[in-house]
Amino acid sequence: MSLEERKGILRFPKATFERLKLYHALLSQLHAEGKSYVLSEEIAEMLRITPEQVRKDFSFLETKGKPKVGYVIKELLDELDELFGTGVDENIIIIGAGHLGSALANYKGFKNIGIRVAAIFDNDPKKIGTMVGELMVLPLKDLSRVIRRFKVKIAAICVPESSAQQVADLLVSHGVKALWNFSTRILDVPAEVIVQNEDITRGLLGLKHMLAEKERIKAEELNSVKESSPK
Ligand SMILES: NC(=O)c1ccc[n+]([C@@H]2O[C@H](COP(=O)([O-])OP(=O)(O)OC[C@H]3O[C@@H](n4cnc5c(N)ncnc54)[C@H](O)[C@@H]3O)[C@@H](O)[C@H]2O)c1
Repeated sequence: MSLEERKGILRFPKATFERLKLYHALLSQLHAEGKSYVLSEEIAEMLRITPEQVRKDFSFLETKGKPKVGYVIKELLDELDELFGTGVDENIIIIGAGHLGSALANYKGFKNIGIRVAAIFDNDPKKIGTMVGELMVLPLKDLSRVIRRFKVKIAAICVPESSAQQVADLLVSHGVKALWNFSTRILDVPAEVIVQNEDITRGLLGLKHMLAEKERIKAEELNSVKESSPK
């Protein structure tokens, strides 16, 4: 069981919660394409999982599917929107106006999930005062004012590993409740602070492993065909 499940701040098993995010993305796409109903088999095929898994995950939701017709996409989407709070606007801040911080600040997709980047900060005097998209890079001394003014609860940490803990401490001391940590540093924060670690290399490691496994299985199959064929 994950720490979030144990703390009771996650209503579902963590793996289900992760898949619900994928369903949300897929259903948004289908809705935008004008589709009204979807079968668990269709979702399963598109996400490469089993229909049983989809039905099990959806059993945690209020929305129920109908035999042969499937689920009403809009109903599912509304329930997931409420679950993820996409309709509730939340201001976040970004610390570190480097490559990643700037890319996040410029990302237009956050508004679709009710997130607004209120400000971006850096400690490099050469970056402070420059523009990242529509935002001016602010010095850390403005942190307290911005957090109060925009009621910021979430901060993205986009600084090098060596500065991440210091930045986390600073954010927590200013009352930030949730850290979206892009550095590889495992942060030491009070138990009540929520941390989401994002490590894009982990996804790639998974892909590398699966690719190697696929190639191994294929090679084994080829070998067994060779061995069983008449000489
Ligand atoms: N660039 C990517 O694609 C990428 C992808 C995944 C993870 N990351 C991780 O994200 C973090 C940032 O990566 P990047 O490529 O944007 O680095 P970067 O060097 O381009 O930017 C880091 C920024 O943080 C600022 N900074 C350093 N210490 C600070 C402090 N104490 N307070 C405020 N600002 C501070 C620097 O001045 C700089 O502007 C790193 O931990 C990196 O490992 C980056």
